[in-house]
Amino acid sequence: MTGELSPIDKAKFVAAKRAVDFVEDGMRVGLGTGSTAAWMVRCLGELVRDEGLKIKGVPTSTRTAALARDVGIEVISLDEARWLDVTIDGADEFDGDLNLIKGGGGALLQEKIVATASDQMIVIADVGKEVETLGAFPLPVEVIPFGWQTTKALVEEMLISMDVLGRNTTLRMIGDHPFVTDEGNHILDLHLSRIGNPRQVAMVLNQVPGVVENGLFIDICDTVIIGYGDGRVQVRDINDGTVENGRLDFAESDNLFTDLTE
Ligand SMILES: O=C(CO)[C@H](O)[C@H](O)COP(=O)(O)O
Repeated sequence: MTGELSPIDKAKFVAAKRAVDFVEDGMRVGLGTGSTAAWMVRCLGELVRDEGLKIKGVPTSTRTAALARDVGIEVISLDEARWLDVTIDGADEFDGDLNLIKGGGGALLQEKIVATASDQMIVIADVGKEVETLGAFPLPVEVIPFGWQTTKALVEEMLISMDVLGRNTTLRMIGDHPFVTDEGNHILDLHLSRIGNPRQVAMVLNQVPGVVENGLFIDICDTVIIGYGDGRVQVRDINDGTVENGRLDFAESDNLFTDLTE
């Protein structure tokens, strides 16, 4: 069964599988969005179903909410939870300080709110997401639909003044229509040169009227779990500086793989 997964999916899976070890009975858990986070939600569902794990999940998108319910996780809102023990989510890029670019799946607003409301944020990622300097992945910025072209012009002006505008800024589209987030907003994807000063860029972007939130997650992530296609997993914690290396035995997970790929 494992043979049916590509190396990148195996890498995502092993990171997700290791991450659910951090979830304990009674926890309120932020559930991220994206293909890596979806593996994590399925792994948590296995634990709920087979081992009676009792958790409450706060999803970061309607997609994740539907999947969580599907696999038997009790779903509550952030307002019901108020504060979370841990959030586990994917990322589009992470650097050595565990600063992130997120929002490739368009869920950055809820993801940032949920991660910020958590004692711990764990990012799960395949090794290809690690970068020296953020910015190769286009930076998603959520903007309200009203006057979005003016907002885009103001954002570009700001990026030029900070010397980080690389090519251009594009409105994310789905076919012929602008992508619409769960909050009814649009996404601008900023094609930048490398972001040497992500903290400053994140702060300044949010000053532009019409910008709701940007996909730079600065000082939010505590732990990254990096998966490799051969089953190796590395856990790095930014707070205590620990690095743990391990390996997931695919054979032991065959049942899980069988379930997940059906
Ligand atoms: O930020 C996100 C969604 O808004 C995702 O976590 C990010 O895009 C990574 O996705 P994937 O795990 O599919 O590579």
